[in-house]
Amino acid sequence: MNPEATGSRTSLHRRIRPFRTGGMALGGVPMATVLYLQGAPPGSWLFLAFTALLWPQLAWLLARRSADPYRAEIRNLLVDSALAGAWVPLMHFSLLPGALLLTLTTVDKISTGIRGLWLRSLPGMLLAMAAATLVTGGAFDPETPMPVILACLPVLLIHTTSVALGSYRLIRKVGLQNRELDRLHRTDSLTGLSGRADWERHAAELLREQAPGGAAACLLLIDIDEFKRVNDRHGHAAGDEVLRAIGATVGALLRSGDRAGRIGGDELVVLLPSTPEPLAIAVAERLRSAVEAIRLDDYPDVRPTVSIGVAGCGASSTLRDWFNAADRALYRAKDGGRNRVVA
Ligand SMILES: Nc1nc2c(ncn2[C@@H]2O[C@H](COP(=O)(O)OP(=O)(O)OP(=O)(O)O)[C@@H](O)[C@H]2O)c(=O)[nH]1
Repeated sequence: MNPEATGSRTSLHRRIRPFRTGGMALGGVPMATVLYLQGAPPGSWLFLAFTALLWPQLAWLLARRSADPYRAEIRNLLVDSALAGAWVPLMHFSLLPGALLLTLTTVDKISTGIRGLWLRSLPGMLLAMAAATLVTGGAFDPETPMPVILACLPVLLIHTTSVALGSYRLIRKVGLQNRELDRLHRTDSLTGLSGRADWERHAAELLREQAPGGAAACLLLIDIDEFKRVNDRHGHAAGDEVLRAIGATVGALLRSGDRAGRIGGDELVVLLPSTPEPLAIAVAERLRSAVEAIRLDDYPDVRPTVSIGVAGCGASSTLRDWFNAADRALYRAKDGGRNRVVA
């Protein structure tokens, strides 16, 4: 799991709780097997009950009642490592469960996503290991009998699988969030059309790929007529509503290969690939009359119209030239009385 990356700091202890409860209980199985084979004294069994059953509940209570649950949970995680360290000598350095315990507690620290936590856990782990070695008088029996190997298997399989599942979920979540960020970056939030940068990149690409002799692409530059007056008379919210409605109308009328964008306050653009100018003019005329028919439920007095400049890319070597040609046509449309298409 990656508690820091998957949620807020305040819920770290809540997210770790099931993993600690399950992990300690599962880890208790090989420990109990070793103690049984060693004929361990009651004190070791009591310590096992504390580690495997009591500590997870105590850790939860300590974090929950703390004024700073996140810091309390970090302390709990360090205690987890110290407990694992103490259990290595208590199991007389039985090789497989000892190595498993130290590795898994360290992996748990790394997968919290908290920078350097695993390093911070090492001194406590080593100190607890030294103290427990003194208690056991340095008893050393590294051989791992078959029953202990078998008892290690569930914790090995379940822990590894759950860490892999956690990473899988995290990677998917990050992937989805990246896609969403990319979409937000490319889209104009008000109209749902392409944003300026995305649209310009697409237009420049189209211009570069324009096949010599092929049907030229056309550019429609659309400007809302007297939009300032809509804002001044009915408020900015009404202006936004007009922009949204025109954006939806433009988006709905285009073919799948066409690309519409909003490049400024009340200016929209449409790219029509492989479209002869007469056809582009017809598309623009259809857009113009569709906008003229827009009625807004909340602002029945608002009757938006648009002026549209049309330019084929044939004579333009740069996007700027192409855009200027459409802008000149738009200027003539405005000059000619607005609510019209000029090529
Ligand atoms: N509601 C709203 N208004 C905006 C937004 N962006 C720009 N505007 C307004 O759009 C208006 C554009 O006005 P002008 O460029 O002067 O042009 P116009 O009033 O449309 O006049 P003509 O283009 O000559 O027909 C300005 O009042 C801007 O404040 C926006 O996101 N929402």
